[in-house]
Amino acid sequence: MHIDNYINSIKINWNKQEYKDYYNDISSLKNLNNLDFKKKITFFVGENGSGKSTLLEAIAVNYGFNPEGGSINYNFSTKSTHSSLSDLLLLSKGIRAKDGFFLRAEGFYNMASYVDDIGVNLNGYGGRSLHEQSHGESFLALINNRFRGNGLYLLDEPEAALSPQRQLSLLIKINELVNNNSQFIIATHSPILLGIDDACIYSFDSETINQITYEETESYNITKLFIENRKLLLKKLYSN
Ligand SMILES: Nc1ncnc2c1ncn2[C@@H]1O[C@H](COP(=O)(O)OP(=O)(O)OP(=O)(O)O)[C@@H](O)[C@H]1O
Repeated sequence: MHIDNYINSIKINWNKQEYKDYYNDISSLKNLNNLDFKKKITFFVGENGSGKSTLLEAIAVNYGFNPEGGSINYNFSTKSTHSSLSDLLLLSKGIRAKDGFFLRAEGFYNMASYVDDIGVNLNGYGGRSLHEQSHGESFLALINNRFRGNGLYLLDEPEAALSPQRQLSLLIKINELVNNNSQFIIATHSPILLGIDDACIYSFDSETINQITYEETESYNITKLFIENRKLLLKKLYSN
C-alpha cells in the first residue's frame, strides 16, 4: 500500500557540491543517491559515527528546521556547525505538515533556553520551564504537550534522556501520533523504540544504506546476547 508522507524520499545532487565536506568520508553517505520513506516511521541505526545524525540534520535543515532543533518557527543558533549536505538534498514532499519538530538530545539545553527567552506559554511544555525539569522529564513533557499530530517529527537519539519506562511512554506517544497522521524519522540505538512494529529500519553500517529487520539490528542482538548470557559474556569480555 502506498502511503503519502510529508517526506516521501530524498535525492542527493552531488553535482551541486562546491567543496568537500566531512561527510564525503562517511562510508554510508558518500555513495548515497536516494532514500525512500515508505513507512510512517523510519529508523536510522548504525554504529557511532556512521552518519545518522548528519543525514537527519541535513533533512531537517532542508525542510526548514533550525539545525539545533525546535519547530519550524524556532530561529536561534548558538553555533553554526551544520554541514553543507542539506544544500545538496532534494526532498520529495507530500502535503505540508501542519505540525513539526526536530528534537535532538544534543542541543536540547540551548533549545530550552530559547523557549525561556521568547517567553512562550509554557502549557505546551508541561507548564514549567524546560530548565526546571530533569532532562528526561522535560524531553517527554515537550513531546507529550507540544507534538500535536498531523506532523513531521525528526528525533535524534530521543532515548538518551529517557529511562526504559519512559521509552515505553514515548513508544505509546509515537504510536498515537502516527495514528494521527504523523511521520517520524528517528536516529536511535534503543532496542525498545526499534521494536515499534510496521517501521522501516535503515542501517548505516555498510557502504550503502540498507533496510534491515528488527532482529538484524545490533541494538537488538547485543542486548539479547547480554541479557541471555550475561555471566558468560562478562567473563569473555574481561579476559580479552
Ligand atoms: N561538524 C562536523 N565536522 C567534522 N566532522 C563531523 C562533524 N559532525 C560529525 N562529524 C563526524 O562525522 C561522522 C558521523 O557523525 P554523526 O554524528 O553523523 O554520526 P552518528 O551515526 O549520528 O553517531 P552517533 O550514534 O554517535 O550519534 C563522525 O565521525 C563525526 O566525528
